[in-house]
Amino acid sequence: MTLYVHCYEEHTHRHPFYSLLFPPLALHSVPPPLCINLSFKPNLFTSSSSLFFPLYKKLHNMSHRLGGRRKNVKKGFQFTLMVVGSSGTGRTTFVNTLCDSGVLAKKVCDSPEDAHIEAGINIKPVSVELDEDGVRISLTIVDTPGFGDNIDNERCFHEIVAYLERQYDDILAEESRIKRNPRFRDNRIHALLYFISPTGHALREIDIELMRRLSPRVNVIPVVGRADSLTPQELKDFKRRIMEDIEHYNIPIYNFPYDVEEDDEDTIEENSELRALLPFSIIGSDEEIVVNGRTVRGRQYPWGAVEVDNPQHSDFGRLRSALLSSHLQDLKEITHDFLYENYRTEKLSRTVSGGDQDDAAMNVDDMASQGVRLKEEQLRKEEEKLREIELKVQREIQEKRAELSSKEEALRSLEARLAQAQIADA
Ligand SMILES: Nc1nc2c(ncn2[C@@H]2O[C@H](COP(=O)(O)OP(=O)(O)OP(=O)(O)O)[C@@H](O)[C@H]2O)c(=O)[nH]1
Repeated sequence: MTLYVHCYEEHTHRHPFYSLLFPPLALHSVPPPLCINLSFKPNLFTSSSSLFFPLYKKLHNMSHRLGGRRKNVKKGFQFTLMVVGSSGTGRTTFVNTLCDSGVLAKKVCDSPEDAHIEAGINIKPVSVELDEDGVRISLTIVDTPGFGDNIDNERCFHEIVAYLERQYDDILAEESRIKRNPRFRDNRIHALLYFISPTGHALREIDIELMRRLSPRVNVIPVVGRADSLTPQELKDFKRRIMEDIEHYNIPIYNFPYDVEEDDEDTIEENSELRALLPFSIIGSDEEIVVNGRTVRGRQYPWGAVEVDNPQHSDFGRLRSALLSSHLQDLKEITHDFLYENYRTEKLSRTVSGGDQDDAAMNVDDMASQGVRLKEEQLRKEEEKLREIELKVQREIQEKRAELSSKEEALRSLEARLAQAQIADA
């Protein structure tokens, strides 16, 4: 039992959700609830040795992942980032600054005649290839223009959640196939950057609602867009109030999780530094300016300049390297091992009618064998059909043979008659 608990502790306890679900984090003494992941439930396995199966599976997955990581360095990494925020918070400029190219088109301003029309949200993925210190990254950006522009934004929430869940459903369907599609593309969102308007006050209701609804499905990282709109002191206070709100409302954002007992010192230091920067203050610009003889990406004002890549001015550089380098793998692993697993468990439990978690687990088991039975039935029917076709073809061949031999017989008698006629003529 202890073995079983430890085998998936690694990923579950480090996620911010864990601390919300199981305070006060008695991580090393109390086992986490077994209902987190139905596929790992011991009661699904009957023999005593099968209790080791989850451990084996986890170790296998881990070694597979480590092997995969080495392979990935050569092949490159695939990463999907969603950007959400009200219009004008600097999403488009951020994405173009991140990729150092015009990946997203700038919005053409609404004409006054159409300004009242609520266009709704438009979720659109764009792919771009990046080279990070020799490592190829296939980055997919999923932009969400139109979010927060309506009087009632309920539909926007629904559409984003539905999009996130659709990607999980695709994986779930792919996993249950007998024959996997080698060209299947995993489009799950690994991180969501939520752009908070630089109001200088605190979180608005829409911010709280969005982060609260999306955090169970995706790693949410809050950022303050257009951070140069605030003075350094205003920005510091604003960031503090945002984090107080996040804590107050128990929003499980991605907070660069670490474990003081298990992680090494470097990881702890790096993660706690990044955590202290939350929410990241972002300055975006697709223009280059000259500052003290240096050409840098930044924004020029009559009173001075702000530099995108200067850590004194903006957290852009730290966020970029966390997303595309240091924390890319962690974000992907949490997406797969925790967020997707939870979704999968919820979805399968929901599919089962009624019952508590234990019943649900049994039913999930039943469902699996029912699925196998259905497949067997289908195969049997297909075999029957094939046998029928074979018999039909054999019957047709026999008929043709009989027809052919009767025609041969007729031909022979015709030839005999011809020969007799020739003899008679002679
Ligand atoms: N001061 C400042 N302005 C910015 C920054 N980033 C973008 N802007 C400006 O803010 C305006 C809106 O920026 P966008 O990047 O288009 O914002 P968006 O969130 O994509 O908005 P929509 O395209 O309407 O959805 C533009 O005029 C940008 O030049 C920033 O970091 N600081």
